[in-house]
Amino acid sequence: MPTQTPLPTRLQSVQRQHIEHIFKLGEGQDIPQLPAQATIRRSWLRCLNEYHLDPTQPRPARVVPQQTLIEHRESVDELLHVARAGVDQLYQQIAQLGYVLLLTDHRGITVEFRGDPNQDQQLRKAGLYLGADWDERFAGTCAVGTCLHDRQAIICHRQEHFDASHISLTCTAAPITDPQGNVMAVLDISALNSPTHHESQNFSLSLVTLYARMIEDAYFLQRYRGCLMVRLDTSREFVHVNGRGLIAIEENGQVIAANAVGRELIAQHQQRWPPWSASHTPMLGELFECDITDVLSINSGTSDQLRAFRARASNVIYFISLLEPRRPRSTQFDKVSASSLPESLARLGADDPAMRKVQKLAERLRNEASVNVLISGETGTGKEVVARALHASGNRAKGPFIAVNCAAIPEALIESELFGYEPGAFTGGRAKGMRGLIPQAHGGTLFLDEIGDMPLALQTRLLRILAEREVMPLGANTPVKVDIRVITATHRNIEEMVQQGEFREDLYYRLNGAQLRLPALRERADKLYVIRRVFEDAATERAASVPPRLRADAISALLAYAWPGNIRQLKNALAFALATSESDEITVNDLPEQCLSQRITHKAPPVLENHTEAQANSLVNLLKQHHWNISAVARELGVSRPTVYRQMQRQGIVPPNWQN
Ligand SMILES: Nc1ncnc2c1ncn2[C@@H]1O[C@H](COP(=O)(O)OP(=O)(O)OP(=O)(O)O)[C@@H](O)[C@H]1O
Repeated sequence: MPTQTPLPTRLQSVQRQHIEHIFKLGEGQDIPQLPAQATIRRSWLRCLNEYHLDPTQPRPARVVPQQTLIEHRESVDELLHVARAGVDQLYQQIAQLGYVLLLTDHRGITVEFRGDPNQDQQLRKAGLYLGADWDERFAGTCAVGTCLHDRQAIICHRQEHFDASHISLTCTAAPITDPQGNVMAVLDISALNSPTHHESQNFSLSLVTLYARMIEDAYFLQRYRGCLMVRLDTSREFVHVNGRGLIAIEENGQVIAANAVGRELIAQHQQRWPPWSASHTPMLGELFECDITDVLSINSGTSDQLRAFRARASNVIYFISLLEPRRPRSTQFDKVSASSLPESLARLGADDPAMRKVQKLAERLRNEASVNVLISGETGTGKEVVARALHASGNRAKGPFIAVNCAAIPEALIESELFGYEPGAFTGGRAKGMRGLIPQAHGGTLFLDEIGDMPLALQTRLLRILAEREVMPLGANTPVKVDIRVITATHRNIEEMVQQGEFREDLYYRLNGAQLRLPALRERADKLYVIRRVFEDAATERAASVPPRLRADAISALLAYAWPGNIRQLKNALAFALATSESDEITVNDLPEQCLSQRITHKAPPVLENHTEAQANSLVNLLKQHHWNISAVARELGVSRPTVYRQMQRQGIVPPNWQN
């Protein structure tokens, strides 16, 4: 603590008295003139003992240089943008009363300011100005600095300030926190001179706190605008207009983030049922007595678009409304655009391990025309789409892409269709002859779909073409040279066909230079991405004036369905919904009935209820399959993440990156 030096004579008597009071507190004396607020007293002591500020040396306001101010403003750019309307509204209400408004960043630098230009000089001198530094370490006890330190709203009225040059000011500040609960800014209203007593500022405190919360929520809504969100309040009437709680969730109900009221609810829950892992965030169904499908259908299933649920920890009833994303979840699409893959390959998937493997391998092979690629996968998984993407991403993109469905061409015609024929080669043929599909693919890609359906005799000829790179059209005497890349696809088990003598082994090895195995839609971790992508494509095709939207309850049902027909079936279901829906919003009721009946049959119970060694092994295998992504395993089993964690704990399964 600085020792009390003789006070400079220029100080007015009220300033001298103020400084003496500070020293008295520092010496441990308690006189009636000392501030009543404990926060102010603690701050004075910090100023003396920690920051070693000398109360006898009032400091002029510090305003940071222009360049530094620009850097501070840039660091809170998004907040400034969101807060602007709130700042203007609040200032309109207080300007007539002689107040100015300051918004500072988390370091106490004033990054936004509203004040009367006629008082410019006085305001600048008092530090009520753009760029002014109100960090407690420099400015001493003050509303902004002490609010930043204590992370709570505060009034700092006249002599409650530490610095004697501030004791005519009255300031009230409230913190603005980010979705993680960190203070990111402070909102302050101040007046140069307020002769009234401390209590007169209580109204300012309510007003500043209210606007700080509104800015905080506007920031939260902006930050999570691409996500599903629930808004909640204990008042049915207020939930739509001013629901105080905001919680962003995944489509399966996993909480992503929450505003202050939402975080308080989570904290209450965690106090009653402590999470066993620090990183565990609850499911909405853990916080409230609710089924996630009831929440997701609020907008389409209830007349006043809200539902009441009881909070499990407090037993309090909350009214919940659902805010649906204005546009598809940015994260998933951003991931795609941020990927280093060529666009056509990047669009194939977002974040699924099996698809990532396909995309990476395709990228490596895209210019390797000599490596024949075999694409395998259940029907409708997108084999042709992948073949086209591989072609479009490579150096043959400008050449033709000729797709041949070997199962669709009658056996008698397959030869002439593939190789072509000369005029008069056979009765019934075109008079001018025909260029075969293989010669048509010259310089580009030949895609042979359903290769397993190619007759054995033709397999032999295909093998020769692949070896010699030339085709002999029917009735011709000289072969035609062909430069083609060959991609084949099958939904059948070719290895088995080879064993049973239905498919030539040598052809199989030649076609299978590399294999891309496509996952079934029900297994994909990026199912939501596929749903949105296919919906967007289908909606674009319809070219409606108002772009249709897929509501949360529909998404939830689509995610839950097993999709035996994979992406083709999904595409058909969405086309059906778009064609038959009477509005531009697709709800669960617009989907074909079969999508609602045949849900994924979970393998959960055998794995998760009994704990035999075999079952522990099957959980480990599943975890490995999903690269220890707990969310993906939970999704596959149709249980919550905590359930998977609990079972791992019970069965002593430790992820490799947690070991040692
Ligand atoms: N990634 C994707 N994005 C959008 N639509 C897709 C995607 N993958 C497949 N589709 C659509 O799904 C349908 C089936 O795709 P495709 O024909 O490529 O599947 P397939 O596996 O070749 O089917 P089959 O085994 O029956 O030949 C097509 O209409 C295609 O447009």
